[in-house]
Amino acid sequence: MPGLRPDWNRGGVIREDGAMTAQILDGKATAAAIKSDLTARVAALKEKGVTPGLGTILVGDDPGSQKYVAGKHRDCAQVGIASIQRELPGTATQEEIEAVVRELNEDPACTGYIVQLPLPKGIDENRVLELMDPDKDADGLHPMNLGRLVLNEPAPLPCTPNGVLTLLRRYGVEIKGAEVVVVGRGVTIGRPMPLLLTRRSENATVTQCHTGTRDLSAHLKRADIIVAAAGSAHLIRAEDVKPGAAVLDVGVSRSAEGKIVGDVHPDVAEVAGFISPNPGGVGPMTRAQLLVNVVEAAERSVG
Ligand SMILES: Nc1nc2c(c(=O)[nH]1)N[C@@H](CN(C=O)c1ccc(C(=O)N[C@@H](CCC(=O)O)C(=O)O)cc1)CN2
Repeated sequence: MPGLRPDWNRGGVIREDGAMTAQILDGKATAAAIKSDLTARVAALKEKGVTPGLGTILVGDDPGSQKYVAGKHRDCAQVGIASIQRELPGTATQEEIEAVVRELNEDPACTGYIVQLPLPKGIDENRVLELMDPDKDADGLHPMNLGRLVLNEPAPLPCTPNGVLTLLRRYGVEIKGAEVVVVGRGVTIGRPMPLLLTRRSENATVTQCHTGTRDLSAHLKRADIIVAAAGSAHLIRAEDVKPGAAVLDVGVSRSAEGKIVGDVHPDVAEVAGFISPNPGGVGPMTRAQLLVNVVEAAERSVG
């Protein structure tokens, strides 16, 4: 960044006016680099006669989910992965959704797929996920793949947690031995994030906080790394953050105008050493890691 020089002691940068500000963990740029690498790998697969194909199942008309799924298919087009899109109305029954899952399980053009979450109220999400062919699970959220992760066996890694890890590594944030606080316990990030961080290869110490946590602030103040995935607008305030900490803003709330509001208050940038913007941070990384899972599965299929 022109005019900015890094303060290597805490990872932040000093602005032209002399004030400290956090170094941006740029998810958009990092995702672009990953996609560029994948483009070459997809071309190599095609030379061997294999075209990876990502399927998506979108149920209902939630504007956020529609945007995310559209982004996933845009990314596919960029790297040469084929797209298979299935959309059902918000009134679809459990049986209708499961029929589409069975169809994609059988479709040879679909080498991996996802069910966009959340599903509408009244649908048994776990039953839908369990019905997926675990070998086609591009999200790493099938119970068998989550179980493999627990058992330290090879498995597709859940996209958002893996995106968080990739961003931290790319910017040289020390994970080994770090005190990490994960805020949230949802299936896409909160639950699997600690599983990834506590593998021997990462060796972080993780505290998981949630709505039942008595003193969130006390936990946050000790953290070297905060992964905020609560979906609670501006929950993380500057006074809760240790100077120099890395703060990853995953949570999404919407303002009255439909704009994204993250879990992290903008003032945190004045205290943190590293911060991921929202949008432009973990979101694009989630999409990039999804493509990584699709390409890796296709590569495994050719040995
Ligand atoms: N099956 C899944 N469902 C959901 C997952 C998931 O990993 N698998 N995670 C979230 C949503 N998500 C993935 O689908 C997701 C979130 C955000 C983005 C993204 O690109 N965000 C952009 C902003 C887009 C906008 O303007 O709204 C950004 O952050 O820059 C992509 C995917 C829940 N469901």
